[in-house]
Amino acid sequence: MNAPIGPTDSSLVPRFAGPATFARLPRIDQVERADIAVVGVPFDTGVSYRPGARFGPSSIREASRLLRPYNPGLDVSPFATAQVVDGGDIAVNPYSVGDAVETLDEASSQFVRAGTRLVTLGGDHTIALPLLRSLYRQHGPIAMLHFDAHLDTWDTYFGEPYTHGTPFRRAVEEGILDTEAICHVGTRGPLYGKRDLEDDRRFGFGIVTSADVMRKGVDEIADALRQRIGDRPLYVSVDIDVLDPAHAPGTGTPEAGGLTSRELLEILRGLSACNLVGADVVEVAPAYDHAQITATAASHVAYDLVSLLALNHGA
Ligand SMILES: N=C(N)NCCCC(=O)O
Ligand SMILES: [Zn+2]
Ligand SMILES: [Zn+2]
Repeated sequence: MNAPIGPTDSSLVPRFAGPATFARLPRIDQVERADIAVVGVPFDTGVSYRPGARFGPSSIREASRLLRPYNPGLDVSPFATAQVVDGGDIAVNPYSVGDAVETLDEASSQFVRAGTRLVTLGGDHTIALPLLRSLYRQHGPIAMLHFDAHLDTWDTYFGEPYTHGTPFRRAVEEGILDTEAICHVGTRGPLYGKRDLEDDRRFGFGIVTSADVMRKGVDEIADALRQRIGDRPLYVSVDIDVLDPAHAPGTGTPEAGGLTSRELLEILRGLSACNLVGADVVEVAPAYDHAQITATAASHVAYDLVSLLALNHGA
């Protein structure tokens, strides 16, 4: 097989020149095969508070110009290990959540069937449900680590089942998650009532709160998560609001007391032995960002997720 086509060399072409693909990677139409694709889903019709995550993918791509090809945290050159591409944006209906969910499921399924693993840039958290549906059809029930300030297992908003606060209740109801191996990480902040936690526990979720991460430290947390997941097919969903607003102000529903970007990246790196089959980074809303703080964090998180997939691809 031909060696992967890598990103544009930033020592030959200034990294601030030209249109931004993720990490300056080739577009999918410029390669013959794609092992891993970073795709955008510019969709925020599912939000309950501040809108603007539809501009997340372009802001993350812009901030990703500075990424370099070797990842010392995981000792891997992801773009040399696998053919990684920018798969462009999946254009979904901004006026109909139901239609958007269908379209995204179909588009994701095409990648899954072709054997291309996705790191999806949101968009709001609604998009995790169709992404999980498409993976379930390929792999069966999926283990999931959900990095988020929020549970996102609420039932409905205004009677609507598909919103950014409800994807994982739907996923459990549909049987597409492996409920032996699902866990939230980084939760905090006020809830509607104690019942939220009782429901969530009944669905099978474990909870590692933001305070747990602070008290126990990243190594102990990553060890415990790895044990819970084993070698099951794993999806990692990262709502950027898992980070403290100091590390990620550009998001729609910020909560005080969150993870640092260092903690998040280190926990992710602790998952290198896991069988990652897909991932997302959602809820980046650049209108509330400053100096690309949030987009920079998101671009590094996406880079580490790509690196985990590349390690898996090489294995
Ligand atoms: N998924 C995110 N970011 N937020 C969910 C918040 C739901 C609420 O407004 O209660
Ligand atoms: Zn959230
Ligand atoms: Zn969320």
